[in-house]
Amino acid sequence: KGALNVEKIRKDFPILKRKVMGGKPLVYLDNAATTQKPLAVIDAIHDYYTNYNSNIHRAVHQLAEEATKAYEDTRVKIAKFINARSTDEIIFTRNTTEAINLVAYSWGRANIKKDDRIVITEIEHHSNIVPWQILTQEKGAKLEYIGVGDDGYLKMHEYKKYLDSGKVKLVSVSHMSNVLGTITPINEIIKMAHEKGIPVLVDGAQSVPHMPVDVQKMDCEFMAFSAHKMLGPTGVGVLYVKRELLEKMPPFMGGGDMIKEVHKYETRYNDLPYKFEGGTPNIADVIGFAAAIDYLEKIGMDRVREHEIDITKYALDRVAQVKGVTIYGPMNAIDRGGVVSFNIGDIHPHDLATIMNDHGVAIRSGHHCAQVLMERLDVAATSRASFYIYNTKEEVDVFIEALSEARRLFKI
Ligand SMILES: Cc1ncc(COP(=O)(O)O)c(CNc2co[nH]c2=O)c1O
Repeated sequence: KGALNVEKIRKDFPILKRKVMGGKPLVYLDNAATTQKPLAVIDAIHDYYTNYNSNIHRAVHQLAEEATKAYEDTRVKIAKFINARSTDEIIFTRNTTEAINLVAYSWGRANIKKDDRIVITEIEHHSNIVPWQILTQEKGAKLEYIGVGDDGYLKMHEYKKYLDSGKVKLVSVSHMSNVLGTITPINEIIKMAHEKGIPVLVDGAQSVPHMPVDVQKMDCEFMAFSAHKMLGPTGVGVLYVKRELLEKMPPFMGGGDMIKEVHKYETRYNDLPYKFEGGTPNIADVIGFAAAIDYLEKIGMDRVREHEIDITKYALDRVAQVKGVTIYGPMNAIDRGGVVSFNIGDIHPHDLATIMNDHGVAIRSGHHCAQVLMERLDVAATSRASFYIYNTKEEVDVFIEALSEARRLFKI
């Protein structure tokens, strides 16, 4: 299929025509936080509210039929996108955070006992740390952290040590770090856990949008990701759970739609996956998500990944030439996603991001909801540029020019 036609892609994103800061072209490099939306996604949401807005699953009028079909079509598309065995294994949540919390409250509460161990890593996002802190504190269980080296790679010998304790009951790890960009050795992590009969949750928030992900090949028990990080709307996340585990899990949110029959003192729950989808869902944005999946499928995730390796390599090479810069994470673009976190001398990242913004460049500065990692790196915060399908090398050049200007301003 050849390389991405980025200029053609950019025409599908109205926001990229925006001027900011008194007429400068927007250079949007904050894709690890959230991505921009193609017109097809915006139109799909507008079309739903304009032509077939209705609640789903229960009414028998035509609007409800159309809305239900569109909503369930998204579930079919997602199951295919991540190669799940069945749509029954796809649960819609609000975001990755809720998906991970669902596992902690439903599977976790039923399976984690006193003195059990849950293994996570030092590179996790707070949404894959705090739910496990709450659960282990409640159960008198313990969190173990796989450390990360100065090179941005996980210390797998620590992982082996934890598994050898015989006390580990769950492993929950990011597939790709939203700070370092590190792509974790997830297949090895899962293989080692399965040798001990331990289930694995994969936080796919930064990997599903950026590379081909196949849950059957990976053989993970759980996977969580968000629509807004992959051209879709905010307010929609996905939890994938292997059917054999999902069937045994108690419900998370009680209410309408997740039931078959409710009596005064007992309820029969609905079939999978509806047992885990209580209340009126975010119908419009689930429908919008389908348009995002279609868009990515048309490009192909292999080409998305190739584009990001190419632009990340270019960015790494150019950032590394800026005097006084420290780059965090693997320097090999093959071992990381399109996320480049860095600091320049002692310029505070917020000051740096402000200067970048003066140049029309949108990057993120702060702890990136990864304060355990900031402690490990011994920094309060970093600046972070993150790329997607619509970013160009010319935009990286604008980014570098702004970095150099900041360095001159701060006399680094
Ligand atoms: C690895 C990872 N896990 C979980 C989440 C939570 O996703 P949410 O529930 O959709 O918010 C994020 C979001 N990361 C970021 C959100 O803003 N800046 C970020 O880096 C993430 O990067």
